[in-house]
Amino acid sequence: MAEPAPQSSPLRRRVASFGHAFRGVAAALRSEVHLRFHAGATVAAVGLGFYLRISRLEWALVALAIGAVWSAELLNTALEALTDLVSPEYHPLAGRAKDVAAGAVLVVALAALVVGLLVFGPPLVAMIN
Ligand SMILES: Nc1ncnc2c1ncn2[C@@H]1O[C@H](COP(=O)(O)OP(=O)(O)OP(=O)(O)O)[C@@H](O)[C@H]1O
Repeated sequence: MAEPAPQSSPLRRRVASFGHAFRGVAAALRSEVHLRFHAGATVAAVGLGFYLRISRLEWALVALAIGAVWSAELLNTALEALTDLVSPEYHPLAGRAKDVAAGAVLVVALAALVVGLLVFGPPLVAMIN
C-alpha cells in the first residue's frame, strides 16, 4: 500500500485516491474486451434514453443497471489480476474464484438486460407499429 507523503493534506490525498481509481478504470478498459463492450452498450443505452425521452424513474433504473454492470466487471477484473498474482499455476480454487466472479458479472448483466428490455422495449415496439 502506498504511504501518503507526510506533508500531504487530506484534500490532496482524496484527489490522489480519485486519480488511482480513474487510472484503474482506464487500465481495465485497455486490457478488458468486455469492458469496451460495456462502454459501447452504455453509449447506446444513454443515446436511446435521450432519443426515446424516457422518464426520470427509467433513467434511474438505467443508471443503476449501467453502474452495476461496470462495477461487477471492474471487480471481476481486479479479482482476475489478484488470482493470477497469487496462483499463476493451475489450481482448482483459482479456477473457482474466477468462475464465481465471472458468474457475478453474468447475473448483473442479465438483470441489466431485463431493465433494458422493460424500459426500451415498449417504446421501440410502439415506434415500429
Ligand atoms: N490459475 C488457474 N487455475 C485454474 N483455472 C484457471 C486458472 N486461470 C484461469 N482458469 C480457468 O480459465 C477460465 C478463464 O480464465 P481467464 O483468466 O482467461 O479469464 P477470462 O475468462 O479470459 O476472463 P476475461 O475474458 O474477462 O479476461 C477461468 O474462468 C477458470 O475457469
